[in-house]
Amino acid sequence: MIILGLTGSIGMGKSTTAKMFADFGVPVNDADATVHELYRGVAVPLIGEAFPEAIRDGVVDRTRLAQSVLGNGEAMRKLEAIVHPLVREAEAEFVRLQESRGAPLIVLDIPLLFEAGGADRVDRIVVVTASPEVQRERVLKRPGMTEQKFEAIRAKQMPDAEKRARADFVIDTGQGMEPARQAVAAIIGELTGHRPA
Ligand SMILES: CC(C)(COP(=O)(O)OP(=O)(O)OC[C@H]1O[C@@H](n2cnc3c(N)ncnc32)[C@H](O)[C@@H]1O)[C@@H](O)C(=O)NCCC(=O)NCCS
Ligand SMILES: Nc1ncnc2c1ncn2[C@@H]1O[C@H](COP(=O)(O)OP(=O)(O)OP(=O)(O)O)[C@@H](O)[C@H]1O
Repeated sequence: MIILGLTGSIGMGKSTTAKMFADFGVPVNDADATVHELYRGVAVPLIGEAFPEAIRDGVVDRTRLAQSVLGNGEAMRKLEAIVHPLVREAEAEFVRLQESRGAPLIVLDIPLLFEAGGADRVDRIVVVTASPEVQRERVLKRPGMTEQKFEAIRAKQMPDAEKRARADFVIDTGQGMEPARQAVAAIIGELTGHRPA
């Protein structure tokens, strides 16, 4: 089984590209979706202990949590120390399940693949990219996003050029959906010997 890591900076098109792999039948594990799930369940008491102000109605309120950690290095490290081991556990379970099913190729969608040392857990790496202008425009369109929040997140992430330099495959999502889908199909073809139509 080949484990393909999928990553890219904020707004570069990870989720959209992950869905393309899934639509071609490749099993995908989404680390960000795991975090969303954790914040509604298992992680609530742990986050509540470290960041009581971030708990609302028994779940983690992401907007409040972001206010506590973005731009505050020590708080962010504390949060990551709680969340990342749980994310890795869920991911390892997914890998074991797919291995037992005999999947030839799986995708691990990991936003912080390089930043959090995930590169060691995958065989090959896809980096999604787009121009800085496209990235900025996409991100600032999101509800609740501010220039300040965008900059705080970007400052924490490895520069796009560095990510591209470390990738086995680069997909430019600034060219539209169809070119990206073709790039995904080509990667599946190269890794499995069967290029989907
Ligand atoms: C800071 C939080 C509360 C902000 O939540 P919010 O819903 O507002 O934004 P969202 O999660 O969609 O993140 C927006 C962007 O920030 C990036 N980002 C998230 N966490 C981090 C981080 N620890 N370091 C750098 N970038 C990050 C994401 O990759 C994404 O591109 C949330 O991202 C969080 O809990 N992060 C810590 C867990 C984590 O590291 N998750 C990402 C990898 S699994
Ligand atoms: N190939 C593409 N062609 C056109 N638009 C795209 C393409 N890929 C992504 N987009 C658009 O870019 C925006 C961001 O994409 P997406 O949510 O997949 O990014 P992301 O990398 O998962 O973001 P984040 O890291 O912030 O979670 C979306 O509005 C999406 O529709």
